[in-house]
Amino acid sequence: MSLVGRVKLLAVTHLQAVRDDRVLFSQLDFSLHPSEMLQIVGPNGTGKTTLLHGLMGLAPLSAGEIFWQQQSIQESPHLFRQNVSFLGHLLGLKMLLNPIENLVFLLQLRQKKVSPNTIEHALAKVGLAGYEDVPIANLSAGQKRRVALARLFLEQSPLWILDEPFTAIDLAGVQALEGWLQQHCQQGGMVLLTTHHVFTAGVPVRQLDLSQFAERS
Ligand SMILES: Nc1ncnc2c1ncn2[C@@H]1O[C@H](COP(=O)(O)OP(=O)(O)OP(=O)(O)O)[C@@H](O)[C@H]1O
Repeated sequence: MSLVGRVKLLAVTHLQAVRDDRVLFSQLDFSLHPSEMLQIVGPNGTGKTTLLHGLMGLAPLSAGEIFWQQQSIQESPHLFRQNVSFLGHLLGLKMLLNPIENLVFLLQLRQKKVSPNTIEHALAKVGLAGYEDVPIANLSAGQKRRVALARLFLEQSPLWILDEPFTAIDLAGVQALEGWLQQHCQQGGMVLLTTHHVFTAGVPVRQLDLSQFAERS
């Protein structure tokens, strides 16, 4: 399904994050338009994960505003949450359930009904055909991440926020994932991600170096 026509805009202004009395970043401004991919880069400990958690309401930000479709997400968090798929370091998968059961459960949390066929198709797309019945505990690290990635195709959110999505993914998978990110943007979607991965030349990705917003002493 094309996402064109229902894509929205993300904008952040004057964001600041403080941890243990240390200002990680401040006066951070950026925006994301339809069809754009923005890669947050910076050395370990700069605050990339903190930024994504702050956007998702999973960690406090000490200053700044976040707007989705010109509306403050602090004031209207539901509109934002309905339109974003977040994939963090913790994949949020239940170890005793199989991939299909996990995805059904995660989609139910978002009040999304998807047929078993569609879920199987998404699992096949991420290379997990034949693993539909295997408990997550018995999958490899890369396979677990692939299950989490399958959620992106099922939720159909315009905005994907991804924290180190290439972790544990093999070479062929990295190439496939680059393609999925590109395809999402070509369909009018948006991707905001942190990764130390170097994209293949030609992949249209804008970079934002978070260390440029570190407090200077
Ligand atoms: N809950 C917390 N309490 C205290 N300090 C924290 C907390 N979460 C993160 N930090 C600190 O904030 C800093 C930024 O952490 P963060 O995980 O955002 O960095 P990052 O840029 O994502 O790093 P990496 O590239 O290693 O993934 C680190 O120094 C970390 O120790």
